[in-house]
Amino acid sequence: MDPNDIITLFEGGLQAIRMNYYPPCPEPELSIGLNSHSDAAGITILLQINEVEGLQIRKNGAWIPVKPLANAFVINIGDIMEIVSNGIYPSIEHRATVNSNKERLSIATYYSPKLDGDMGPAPSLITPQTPALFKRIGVADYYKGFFSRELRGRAYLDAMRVQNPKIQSKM
Ligand SMILES: O=C(O)CCC(=O)C(=O)O
Ligand SMILES: [Fe+2]
Repeated sequence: MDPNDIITLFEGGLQAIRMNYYPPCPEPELSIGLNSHSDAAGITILLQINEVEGLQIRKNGAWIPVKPLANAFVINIGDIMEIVSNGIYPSIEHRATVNSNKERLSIATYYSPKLDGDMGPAPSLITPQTPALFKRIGVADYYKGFFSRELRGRAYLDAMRVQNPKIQSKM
């Protein structure tokens, strides 16, 4: 990838922070802390603050716990990274469960392109053999769409896909 594609996109970009508080739940199997989703941003840096288990990633269809490590960050690849890398770096589906007797806290910071630009697969990655797999869209419109839907797996990323990418074979 031409590094300028990333610089152009993320220069002057946006950093958001979210703090999550999951109270204890007497019947954790009937409840979910945070529904399954992939993060909309480019990358996420996450801290599981009080080292209580709850974060899970989906791998080959199974939910795998991500055990909190003291003073360690979790890095998530988000949907924008999947789009910009034209599918080379897939975003990770994850969710957070709750515990019956322990509260849980996490803090996530998301790195995004600037809101007044647009984003799509990096032009330097698009060739006749590797056509764009995702649409180009204004970043503000992308987030408006994301926040107007419920969190549900990678459904929003799927909505960004080009329906029939045209692969041209080499002569
Ligand atoms: O609480 C967690 O460990 C996950 C939080 C999360 O996925 C998010 O805030 O996007
Ligand atoms: Fe997340």
